[in-house]
Amino acid sequence: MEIKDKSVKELETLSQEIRDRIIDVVSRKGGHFSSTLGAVELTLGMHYVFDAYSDPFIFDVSHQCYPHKLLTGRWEEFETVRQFGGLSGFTKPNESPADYFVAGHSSTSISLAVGAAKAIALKKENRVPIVMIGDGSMTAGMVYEALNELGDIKLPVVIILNDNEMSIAKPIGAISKYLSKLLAGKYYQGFKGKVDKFIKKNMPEGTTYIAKRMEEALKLITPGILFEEMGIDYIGPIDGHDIAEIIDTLQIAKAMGKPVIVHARTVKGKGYPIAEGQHECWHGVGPFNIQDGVFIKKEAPKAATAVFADALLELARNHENVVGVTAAMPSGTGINKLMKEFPDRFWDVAIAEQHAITSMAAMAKEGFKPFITIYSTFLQRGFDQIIHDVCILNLPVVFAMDRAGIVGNDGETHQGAFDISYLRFIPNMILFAPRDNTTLESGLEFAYNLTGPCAIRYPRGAFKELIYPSTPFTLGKAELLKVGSCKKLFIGYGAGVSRAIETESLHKDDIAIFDLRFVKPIDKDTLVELSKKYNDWYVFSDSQKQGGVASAILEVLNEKKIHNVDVTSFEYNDNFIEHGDTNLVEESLELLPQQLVLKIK
Ligand SMILES: Cc1ncc(C[n+]2csc(CCOP(=O)(O)OP(=O)(O)O)c2C)c(N)n1
Ligand SMILES: CC(=O)[C@@H](O)[C@H](O)COP(=O)(O)O
Ligand SMILES: [Mg+2]
Repeated sequence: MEIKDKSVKELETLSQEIRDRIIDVVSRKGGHFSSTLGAVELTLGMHYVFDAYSDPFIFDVSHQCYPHKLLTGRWEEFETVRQFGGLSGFTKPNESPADYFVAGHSSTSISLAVGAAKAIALKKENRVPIVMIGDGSMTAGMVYEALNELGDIKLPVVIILNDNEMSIAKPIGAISKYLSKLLAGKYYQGFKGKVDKFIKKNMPEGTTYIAKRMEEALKLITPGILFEEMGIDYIGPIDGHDIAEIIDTLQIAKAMGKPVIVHARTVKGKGYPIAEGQHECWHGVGPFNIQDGVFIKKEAPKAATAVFADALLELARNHENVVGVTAAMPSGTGINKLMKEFPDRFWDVAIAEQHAITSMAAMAKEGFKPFITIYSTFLQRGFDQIIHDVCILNLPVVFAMDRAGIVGNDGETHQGAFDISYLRFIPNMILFAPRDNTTLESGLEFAYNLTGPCAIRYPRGAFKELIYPSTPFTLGKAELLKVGSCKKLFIGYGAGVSRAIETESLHKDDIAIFDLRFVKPIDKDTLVELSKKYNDWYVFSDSQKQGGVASAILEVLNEKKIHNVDVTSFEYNDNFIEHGDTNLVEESLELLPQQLVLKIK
């Protein structure tokens, strides 16, 4: 039955069926959990009042889009969510026309809505963009760029602010505090109605003048003053789990024909009591036991993130000028450990990568040693700040890029594929990569002693244990791990070193293995020396081919006029890399050692 024909009771039944489906699948397959459970009724309201096949449905980050997918013909296929070859865990237009845009990085939704609204106005169409954005995503500057223009051009856009008072972790900053204050306030449209009734009933005739004045005054104290002053009407807070109230409010908002924010209070994890409330661990989950909420842990070696966090903790204990930030990923980056022990030196600055970088640049100028810990993919948000605020002044900032390489189930929007390419051409930047846990630890010590900017990259999950002992870093120096008795040379970078070692072990020849260690400054002299003995080089790195490690090597060969060397890159081709279990994705890209060995001449 069409959603629009259902009664509230039937919609409430449907919301339970949606929750049951999400809990069943995510408990077995993993995925984004508590965000999506909290968005069920709001999503139903969107589908009741708007048309997903005409009005642009725009979910911010879109990690909370599972109910939307279940309501748009993907109920059965939801079994495959985030699996290789299956549904994406985020909205994806090529999956369904009901998915208006791709998402995964936060705070793009209102800009998308503004663009869509302009196009709709120009085409004189009767469609209204409807946005769902979380309170955490409201802490990124891009949102205010969009609201600034929207409040000016006043095109019809309805924005549902899904406020569960949580980002991944507890929300940070003044915006979050302001929004929470609003939630504590009375329901605005109800409150305003009560005031009107009171005036009519108790105040003598002719007091409408006073009522009007009161309305003005009310506007002054209206909770949504921040938005109203920007030219965006504010309605709320409403109960984001009360379907009737949601439908009424969205109908009012849609009818207003102008920009409106509907501030909805929701509970993150709603409907699965163990996950309800402010629990960071239920944001993104692996499989768990539904009965008791116990996560089904697979035995895994120590993750690079944990090695990084412990090593940085040591460094911070030994050097009080060490400071650091995360942009709303405290546990994902391990910075939560540092924030706990050094709350006045390590901060979560909310979803604000640009601000994280520039504010830490100032701390570097003041003599501190900042560790800016941001996933490779999210660091893309601060590209100009890296150039403009860190590298031009050659400031001693460390970029700790977690999730470098293929990240797995998050897919295209989250792969850490581009950092070498987008950082290598920036003057003063030093790029290096550890090959295992021990070199990651020593890499932080090395980074601490650098006097300029550097970026260190490490993978999601664990490094492979290597048979070669670790050695400390020397600026611009690579390391020959193993000589070979043939003309081939395997050059590894970062986690690519273990891939080179594994591939060599599968090959019949005795092949030299070389850890490049620095892609900038690259070890030109050693490469020139090696070209005299080896002339068939293979490059192993978890990075984009374009502008990546093999590109850097080819630049050296060209500069040194060396023409007897053939270079083959086993980096990523010029495509976006889909989601799925990392091993399956790498197999699809023919990057597994057993596949690479067949490509060695
Ligand atoms: C630019 C960027 N930085 C960080 C992230 C990681 N991230 C994903 S969801 C999220 C929190 C979003 O909180 P909120 O908008 O309140 O949504 P909720 O999960 O509470 O529904 C963060 C920080 C991201 N997706 N994009
Ligand atoms: C939606 C989002 O951007 C984050 O939740 C991200 O999925 C976290 O990635 P990790 O699971 O690698 O920490
Ligand atoms: Mg939230």
